[in-house]
Amino acid sequence: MKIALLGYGRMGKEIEKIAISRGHEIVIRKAADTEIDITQADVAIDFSIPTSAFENITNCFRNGVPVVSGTTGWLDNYSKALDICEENKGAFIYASNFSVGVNIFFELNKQLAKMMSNIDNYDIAMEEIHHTKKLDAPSGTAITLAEGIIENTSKENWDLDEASSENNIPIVAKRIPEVPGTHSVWYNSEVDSIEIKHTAHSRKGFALGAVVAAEWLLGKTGVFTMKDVLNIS
Ligand SMILES: NC(=O)C1=CN([C@@H]2O[C@H](COP(=O)(O)OP(=O)(O)OC[C@H]3O[C@@H](n4cnc5c(N)ncnc54)[C@H](OP(=O)(O)O)[C@@H]3O)[C@@H](O)[C@H]2O)C=CC1
Ligand SMILES: O=C(O)C1=N[C@H](C(=O)O)C[C@H](O)C1
Repeated sequence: MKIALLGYGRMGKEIEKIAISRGHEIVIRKAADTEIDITQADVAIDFSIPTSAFENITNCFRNGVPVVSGTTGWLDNYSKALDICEENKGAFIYASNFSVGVNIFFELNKQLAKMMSNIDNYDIAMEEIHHTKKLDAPSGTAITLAEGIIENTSKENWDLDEASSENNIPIVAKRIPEVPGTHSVWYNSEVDSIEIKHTAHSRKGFALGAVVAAEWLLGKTGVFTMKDVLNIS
């Protein structure tokens, strides 16, 4: 496949290595405000910045190029992007986290939330830890985890404040140099705690997942998720 990398930072460079090792060619490496002709590419992979993702993605839809996006912090415009995808009969996969491990962890989190939903005396808490260069907080992955809990419990929202209200899930976002991404969910009671945790050891898992998603998306029309790609039921 001829791949356009929309965003050529830490993730763009990691994706390039994996894409080349799987026999693909990188035809575009887009950083800030570069003019590109997206129609040269068979597929685009967007790992850019929150303020540019929507424009990058919708430019692909308007030019008939399937797009995989992992950029976080732009989801206020997600439903608008889906409308533009549909209008143009585009192909799209967004995931807050492309690693196989985190996508399993998302399902585990929902199952645990369902089990805990009728049990009293446990307080939910979440933590995400990332490198100090990260622009957004909480992480997209933490928001997806919180949404999985909200779908399955009486919690109504998430909150970056530890002294969150009873109906909200408190998320603590820590920034520590070089950490690729660690997410924990706790259920704490007076007598014990249950913890589930995912630790990324590098960015390789995110990058491989994004390339596999791009390979899977080629030739399809519509909006998909990593559950479709990984065939998780
Ligand atoms: N879903 C997932 O699995 C994962 C998601 N992410 C997310 O991916 C995004 C990128 O992360 P990361 O690679 O670490 O960040 P970086 O800051 O290393 O890279 C972002 C890149 O985007 C470029 N950029 C800026 N403006 C534009 C634009 N208009 N069009 C295209 N590119 C642009 C920047 O260029 P310049 O340097 O010139 O400004 C930079 O090269 C973040 O939102 C992060 O949260 C990260 C890891 C995994
Ligand atoms: O910015 C990062 O680095 C990461 N961002 C994603 C997120 O916000 O969840 C995924 C991963 O945790 C790394």
